Amino acid sequence: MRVAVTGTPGTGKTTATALLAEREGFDHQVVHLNDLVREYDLVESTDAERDSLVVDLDAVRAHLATAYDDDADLLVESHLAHLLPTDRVVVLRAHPVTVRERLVDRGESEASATENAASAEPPPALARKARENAESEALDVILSAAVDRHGADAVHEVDTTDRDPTAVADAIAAVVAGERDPAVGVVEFSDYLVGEGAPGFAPMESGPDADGGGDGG
Ligand SMILES: Nc1ncnc2c1ncn2[C@@H]1O[C@H](COP(=O)(O)OP(=O)(O)OP(=O)(O)O)[C@@H](O)[C@H]1O
Repeated sequence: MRVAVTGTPGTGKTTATALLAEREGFDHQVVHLNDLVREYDLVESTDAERDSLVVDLDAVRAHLATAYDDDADLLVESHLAHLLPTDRVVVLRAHPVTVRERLVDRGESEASATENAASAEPPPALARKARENAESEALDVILSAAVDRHGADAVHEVDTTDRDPTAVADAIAAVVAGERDPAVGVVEFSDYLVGEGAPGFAPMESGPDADGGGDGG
């Protein structure tokens, strides 16, 4: 059986599925799509502005079809995993404020591991990426796409906001084992889009109302 673990960057897909890959008794092979794309150069182009790769999904589908049997037990992890053939979809969610914080923290710790010490402010590209992903999470973009493509009966939403990675891994394992019912609409993050409703919300890029949020005043 194939299971997709998808979700906005920062919801914790890589972290939770890496725990499952090491878990004794978990017999699905974990495929981190980012690694596969880099290893086999399954890339369409480069998005210089966002410093990211545009994945060639047809090449990914073709690679998976030749590398694995149709009935192989696979757990494919990526924010694009719901766009691939799959039997079940786990959509990891996190409050948009949490998504922003996790992405900024991750980016800063990666930068400080390779370059200079992190400054007080996140670099603009990182701040922008974090903000865009938080907005996408607030708008349920990936959840909606997963439900459109696979139907609500195949989709299992898991809120990671207050769950540690082990508990998230447990929830994914329960979906794989058929021990968790499909669930869609279990979280509601639209408060983030109302501006002042977002706890800890503060624009990270210069310029007021950069997001079009609020009337000011
Ligand atoms: N359940 C969790 N609770 C708290 N922090 C977490 C949790 N899961 C992941 N994190 C932290 O959040 C950051 C983002 O996690 P991770 O890289 O796993 O997200 P992702 O969804 O795989 O992102 P991407 O799509 O960019 O690969 C990391 O710094 C990680 O340590």
